[in-house]
Amino acid sequence: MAEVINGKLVGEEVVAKVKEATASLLEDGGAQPGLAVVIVGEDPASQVYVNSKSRKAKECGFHSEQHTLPAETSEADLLGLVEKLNADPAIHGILVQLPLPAQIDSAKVIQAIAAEKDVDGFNFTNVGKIGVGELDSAFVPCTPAGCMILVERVHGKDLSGLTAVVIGRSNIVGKPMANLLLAANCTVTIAHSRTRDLATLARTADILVAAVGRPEIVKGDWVKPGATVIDVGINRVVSAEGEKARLVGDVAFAEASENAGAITPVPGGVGPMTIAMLMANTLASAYRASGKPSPQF
Ligand SMILES: Nc1nc2c(c(=O)[nH]1)N[C@@H](CN(C=O)c1ccc(C(=O)N[C@@H](CCC(=O)O)C(=O)O)cc1)CN2
Repeated sequence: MAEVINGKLVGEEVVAKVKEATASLLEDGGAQPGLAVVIVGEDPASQVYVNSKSRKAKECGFHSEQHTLPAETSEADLLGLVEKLNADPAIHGILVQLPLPAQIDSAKVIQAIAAEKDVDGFNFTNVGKIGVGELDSAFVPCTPAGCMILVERVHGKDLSGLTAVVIGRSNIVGKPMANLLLAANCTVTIAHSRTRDLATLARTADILVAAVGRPEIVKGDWVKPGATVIDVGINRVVSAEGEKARLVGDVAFAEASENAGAITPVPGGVGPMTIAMLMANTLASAYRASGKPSPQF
C-alpha cells in the first residue's frame, strides 16, 4: 500500500519558511513583498483559488491586492491594469488567474506581465530559462515547482537515472514539469493525447505525473510497482443525479495506491503546494528587488 504524500503538510512547511524569511527581509530593511492577483469573471473554482492566494499572501505578511474584473472586461483594459501593476514598486508578483474569458488573448496578457514580476513563471523569459536549465534566475511555475518538492520528499534531491513519464503537455504544468525532471537527471517522456499505448508507457515510470485533466484516467495497472505517483488533476465529478460534486484527480487513487510506493491525494496533494510555491516565488521576487539572494525551499 502506498505512502500518501501529504501536500497540505509540506505546503504548510514551505509557507512557514516564507513567513520567517519575510520577517527577516523586513528586519533587514527590505521591501514588504507585494502580490497582486487579478481575476476576470465569476468562475467559481477560480474564485476559490484567488481567494486562497490572497489569504495566504496576507498570512505570510505580504502586501496583498486582489483585482476582480467583470467577465466582459476588454483585453485592452486588462492589459492596462497589468501595465499599471508592472510599474507599481509596491508589487513584486503579478498573476492573472487562468482561464480568462474568450474575448481576451491569454497569451498576450501573460507576456505583458514583466518577467521579473511573473511569479507564475509563464512568461517567455522564465519559460526559456527553464528550458535551458537556468533555474536559479527564473520563476518556476508554481504547480511543477511544488510537484518537485513532493518528489524530493520521497526520493531525495538526486533523481539521477530514474525514469519519469509526464502525462500532459500543457504550458503551465506538463512541459515545465518535464524540464524540471530532466534538470534533475531523470530520463523523461512526455505523453499526450496522440500517444499510443499510454498504459504500457506509464508502467515504465519510476515517477508518474498525471496532468491531463481527465478524471481517474490513470488506472491501478498503469502504475509500476513501487512508483511515485504525482496527481495534478483537479476534476469535479458528480456520480449520481443531484449528488454534490466531489473532487477527484487524474489518477484512480484507490487502485493506484495498491501498486504505487508513494502517491499524492486529491484534494490535499499538489493543490496546496501550488499556493505555497506562489508565496515562495513572490518572496524571491521581493528579495531580488532588495538586492538579496532569495532563500531556497
Ligand atoms: N494564473 C494561474 N492560473 C491557474 C493556475 C496557476 O498556477 N496560475 N493553476 C490552476 C489552479 N490553481 C491555481 O490557480 C489551483 C488549483 C487547486 C488548488 C488547491 O489548493 N486545490 C485544493 C482543493 C481546493 C479545490 O480545488 O476546491 C487541493 O487540491 O487540495 C490551488 C490552486 C489553474 N489556473
